[in-house]
Amino acid sequence: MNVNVQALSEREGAAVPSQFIRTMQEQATFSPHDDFCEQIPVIDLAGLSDNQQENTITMASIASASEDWGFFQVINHGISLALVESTQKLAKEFFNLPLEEKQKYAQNPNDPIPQGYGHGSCMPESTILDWHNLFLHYFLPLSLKNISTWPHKPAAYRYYKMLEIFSRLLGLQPNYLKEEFGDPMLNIGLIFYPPCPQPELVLGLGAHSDPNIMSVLLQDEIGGLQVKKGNKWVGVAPVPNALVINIGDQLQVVSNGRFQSVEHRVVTNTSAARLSVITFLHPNADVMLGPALDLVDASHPPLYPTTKYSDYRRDFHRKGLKGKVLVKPAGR
Ligand SMILES: O=C(O)CCC(=O)C(=O)O
Ligand SMILES: [Fe+2]
Repeated sequence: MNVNVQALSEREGAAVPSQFIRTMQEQATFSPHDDFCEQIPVIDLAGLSDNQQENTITMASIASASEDWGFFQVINHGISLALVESTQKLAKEFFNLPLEEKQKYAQNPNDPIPQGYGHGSCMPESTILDWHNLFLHYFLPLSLKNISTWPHKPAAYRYYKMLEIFSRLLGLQPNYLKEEFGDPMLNIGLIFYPPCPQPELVLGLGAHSDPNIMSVLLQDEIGGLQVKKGNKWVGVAPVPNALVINIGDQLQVVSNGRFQSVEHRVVTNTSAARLSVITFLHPNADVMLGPALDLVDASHPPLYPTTKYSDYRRDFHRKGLKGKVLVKPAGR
């Protein structure tokens, strides 16, 4: 049973439906939501450091919290406030959507492992219902990670938003690129660039354009990513909390040269290591990709051949990072 508890809570003055009412014994144990217990431990994980003494103390407090309470809070856990806040904001936006939208992701109670929107009490009819709604995702094992159960709205939930934006910008149907690229592949690279005694002699990463649809880069504060603009290499400034998005070759191909996958490279420096975390969005390996037919006519002939993505990628890896070798720069 999928119960819209949110809607129930919005019915002004209405009594709680009977299926939610707890037994008298349970009601007798009620205590208000802001009645807090000060003793539940709060542990500073910064203490898990190289300092032996601090480390020992912190480990001991985790042990005793686990033994005595089975519950504790942690601070300095390493997850940024910004990430925490943006996750909370996104989740609230989802729950504030109209029911019809949320129901598109309704859990299937017959699914042995239900995912999606619903109500925690997919339980026998007689169970007293809980007063909540939820959205459930699985991430591990990877075989259970089913992106088709993830919401389309709010848009930030999915990468596909960018594909929708690109489709619209090209004057194509909003779903065009998503459909064209098929069931995508997503991979993440962590790249560490150590300092180099002679940075002028090396490249952290040779010049190339990305063979995929697009890449999203979280760079650190060091800098070193350079983009080819005309005949010049220009640096991409690190901006706190920003993500760098770059167009890949397949967007150039499908857009028939309207979008450019630009050559880029990474230079190192003598003093500071640099770390990049980069997410690559690829088309499905089996799809055939060429200029979108709607973008081709007598005055806009196709600029690129149609190629199977797995073949394109294989050639990319065979050639190595040697500039923009597979598709010529878009003509501008
Ligand atoms: O580390 C960077 O800034 C860029 C990495 C990159 O271009 C790539 O892995 O394709
Ligand atoms: Fe790249």
